[in-house]
Amino acid sequence: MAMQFTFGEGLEVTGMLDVANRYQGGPGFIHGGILTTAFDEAQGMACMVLRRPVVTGHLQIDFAAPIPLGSVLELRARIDGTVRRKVYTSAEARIVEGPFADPDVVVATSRGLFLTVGAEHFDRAKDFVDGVPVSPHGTSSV
Ligand SMILES: CCCCCCCCCCCC(=O)SCCNC(=O)CCNC(=O)[C@H](O)C(C)(C)COP(=O)(O)OP(=O)(O)OC[C@H]1O[C@@H](n2cnc3c(N)ncnc32)[C@H](O)[C@@H]1OP(=O)(O)O
Repeated sequence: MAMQFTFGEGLEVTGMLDVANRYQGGPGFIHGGILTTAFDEAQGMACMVLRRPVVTGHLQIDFAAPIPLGSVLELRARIDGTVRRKVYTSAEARIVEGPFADPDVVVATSRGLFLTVGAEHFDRAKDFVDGVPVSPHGTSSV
């Protein structure tokens, strides 16, 4: 997914997503699965501060308002806490440009549980990365 990320103060990560026409769900609006993917990416990126690989264990999205095609979404994500391998994260989305833009209105929220994993988690699938035996892209689609 084509998102641009910046790392701010307080360990918060900001991701920007142009809501392209190919992300359409219902006519004129973003597909919920696309928005879920954007949250997954942003919250996963927030976990990078741990300097250990993580995978998503549980992700819960509240879709508070429809998000139109042509808008620009800002997702702010962070780690709220860790317990052993569990990494609790949260994020909010706001429309900051284009149709319905209002940076004071949260249009969706997410809470996610990530688990730190060892390299062996990805080693099992290394022959399938990008569908080819040896990929130059490693194990992330980002
Ligand atoms: C380089 C650039 C990168 C750039 C970064 C880019 C970010 C990209 C982000 C994308 C990330 C993805 O989409 S990842 C793809 C989607 N996710 C996956 O494929 C994960 C598939 N699931 C699994 O592999 C597994 O279930 C795991 C690893 C999540 C957990 O299995 P496990 O390792 O055996 O852990 P397990 O012992 O069961 O659980 C450990 C602790 O977590 C808790 N726990 C486990 N799962 C859950 C759950 N769903 N809900 C609640 N709690 C859970 C357990 O109760 C336990 O708590 P306690 O006993 O300790 O209290």
